[in-house]
Amino acid sequence: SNSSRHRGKLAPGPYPFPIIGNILQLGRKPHQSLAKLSKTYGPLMSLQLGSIYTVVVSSPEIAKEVLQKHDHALSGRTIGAAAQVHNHHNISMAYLPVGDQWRKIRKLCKEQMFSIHRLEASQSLRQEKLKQLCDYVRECCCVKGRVVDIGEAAFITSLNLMSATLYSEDFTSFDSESTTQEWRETIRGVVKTVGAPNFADFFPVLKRFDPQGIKQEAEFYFGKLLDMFEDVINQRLHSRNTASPNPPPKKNDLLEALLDLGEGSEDDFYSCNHIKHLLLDLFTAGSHSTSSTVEWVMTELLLSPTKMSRAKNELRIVVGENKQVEESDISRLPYLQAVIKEVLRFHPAGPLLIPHKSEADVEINGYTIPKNTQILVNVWAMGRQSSLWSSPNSFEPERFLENKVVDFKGQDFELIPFGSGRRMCPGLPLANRMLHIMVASLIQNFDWELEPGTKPEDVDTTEKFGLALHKAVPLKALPVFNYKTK
Ligand code: HEM
Repeated sequence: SNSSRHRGKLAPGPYPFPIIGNILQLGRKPHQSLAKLSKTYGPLMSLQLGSIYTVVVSSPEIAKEVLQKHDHALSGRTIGAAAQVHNHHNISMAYLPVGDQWRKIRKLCKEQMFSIHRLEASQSLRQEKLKQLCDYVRECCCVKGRVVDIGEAAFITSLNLMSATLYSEDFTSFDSESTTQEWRETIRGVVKTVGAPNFADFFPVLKRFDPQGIKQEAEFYFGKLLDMFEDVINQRLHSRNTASPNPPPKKNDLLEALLDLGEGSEDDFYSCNHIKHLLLDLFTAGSHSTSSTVEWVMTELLLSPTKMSRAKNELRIVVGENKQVEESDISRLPYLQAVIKEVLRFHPAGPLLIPHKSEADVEINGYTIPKNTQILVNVWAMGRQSSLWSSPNSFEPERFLENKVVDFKGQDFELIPFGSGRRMCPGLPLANRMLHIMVASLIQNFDWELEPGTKPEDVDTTEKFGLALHKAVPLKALPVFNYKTK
């Protein structure tokens, strides 16, 4: 497959060792190691990861070439062993190559789920889930000194906001009751197996042996989650088909729309099998990315009390003291928006996007990217370049008040936490609402303090690399009474 490589000059990069290539240079935090290497080898850099030839992009100019100018040829996916279980890669929006089937799923999501019309219609369902979050935190307030694990609370809330949006149901509650715990653990399992570096992906001879057991684990968690979604779908089919004198009102959600479209259609596309793989993709792509972003927002605000009060004041002035913040308020909260943008610059949940693959030879800046190259776009590195940002290593939401035009919707290549071009995150419109409204609810209703006994300088802000970039140490924060919690 690499026979075309001799045709052009390859991008520069560190010298590869035999067989392993540059794998050891990735270390435990690949986004950071790669950022460092690109300072030596430039914004388009070659690496040999075992048998996988990889290029790493670390500047907005090259990112634009890759994600905009050549996005047709460069929007394939490399598919690890974990994503191939239960035939997922042949059905999944996240892994299908750019083609008719993929386009059809993207279009469906855009129209049936993430359109303004649909999101407005499902807003009250999400408002209900935010109330549950606030009730939970209030309960923690009442038990003196009980800290909240912000990442976990945001994870549960993200799952609830998504299940409300996709199929109008509660997903999981804050208690540790076994069924809700099971949903959480299963989603975590899927996310973990897809995000874990698997040696078998880099060394084809190992594929059969599954040396780390990742494929086996993926088989289990994917299977379990697919079964759980199948139950959800069957329950809905059952209630749709039960003739009753007073049928319940029709639901206004993605699941209902898909089943309506599938009615009488022979198209495989609306089969239970396809719907459950779609739900799996949406939940695994959307939950940890959103909750870890919320955790970083709260961490940064707790470490900068003046910025925390500025955000709280804005809510007090714009929304008022006696009204709960709603999604429709977001556009009138410029400081909150700047805070979220700044976190997406500083701690992007997908520091290397999701790996792309070239479907043909492409030439960029005089270098050839041969067919079947894996492409990583290091948005983390771009967010921290001093040539692009002043004081890139400090958390300064104010920079986005001065420069209001830079946005993360895929047009400004220095800030692309959701990617850009045809493979860009389809969930952005929902993610955007969830992020703002979750943070706004947490800071409008509560004052927050660090876990008792913790000083700001003790807060560990190191990152843990996985499918989503997490805080290595969970943020535990103490909600305290304010006028609203009484
Ligand atoms: C803070 C929140 C989020 C961030 C930072 C984020 C970021 C990303 C990134 C970087 C990609 C890969 C783009 C590429 O390959 O070039 C992606 C893909 C994707 N995201 Fe998100 N995302 C978020 C939330 C969501 C939500 C809430 C959903 C769904 C409800 C979602 C669904 C997806 C799917 C299905 C894909 C794969 C699309 C494809 O391959 O065609 N994401 N996201």
